[in-house]
Amino acid sequence: MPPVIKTNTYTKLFGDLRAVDTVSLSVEKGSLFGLLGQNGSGKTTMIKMLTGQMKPSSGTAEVLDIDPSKEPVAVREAVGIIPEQETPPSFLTSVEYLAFVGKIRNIEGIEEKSQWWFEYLDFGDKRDVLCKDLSRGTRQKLMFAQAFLHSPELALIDEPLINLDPIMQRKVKQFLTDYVQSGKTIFLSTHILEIAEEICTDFAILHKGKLLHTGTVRELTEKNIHLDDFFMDLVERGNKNV
Ligand SMILES: Nc1ncnc2c1ncn2[C@@H]1O[C@H](COP(=O)(O)OP(=O)(O)OP(=O)(O)O)[C@@H](O)[C@H]1O
Repeated sequence: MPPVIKTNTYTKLFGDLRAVDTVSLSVEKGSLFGLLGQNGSGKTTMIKMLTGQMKPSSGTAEVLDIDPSKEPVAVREAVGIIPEQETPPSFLTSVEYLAFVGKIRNIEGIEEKSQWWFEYLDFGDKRDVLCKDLSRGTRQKLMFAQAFLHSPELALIDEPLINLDPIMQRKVKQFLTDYVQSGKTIFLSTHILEIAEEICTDFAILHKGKLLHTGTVRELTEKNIHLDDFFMDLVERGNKNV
């Protein structure tokens, strides 16, 4: 089966800065793939390029067989996206925002689907509140719901858990785990290594734009190595080599 995401020497330059530097990676269907890295390591830039929000300086990518730099709209239609730190439009209520996404994405039964999310993430009491008046965590719940409303084959989600309380984090982690078990794929960017270790099947470590490692979480567990120790070690060695 072809990979769901494949990049080949994917590179993004901002002036002299190599934000993403010749990254070649593959993401298999059914994986919960964690893109890990320190602040500024290039994770968000990767997601922006893979979702057609930004063109690479060089290199290629295929996302669900679509080249995001040539067909940015097609890729965004196909996938679910939670952009980093993005908030829903201030002038719509929660329920209006989900209806709006439903319209753009041509989703049938949007009322019931929205209701499912309000109940699942326990924010039905905020359905008629303007997004500008929602707490950060509730906005994040809403962004989470909009990304999965059309049950995409692939969701690219940038730090989706950061503002959620522990109970909601647990629910979201369970949702993501079940989602990939149903054969769909998640590409998750995070620097919270405990979460990655708990739910990811596969991971890649980016450091100053370069790919330092890709592998499975199971390989580490079998060797009794914690992901955070592995990460620190690799980044320390990466720093010495720069
Ligand atoms: N539009 C831009 N113009 C110039 N530099 C940029 C731009 N976007 C990102 N960068 C730089 O590219 C590098 C990678 O940024 P990116 O946001 O991809 O990192 P990140 O791994 O997502 O970081 P964080 O975990 O802090 O969100 C950083 O040095 C950042 O300052």
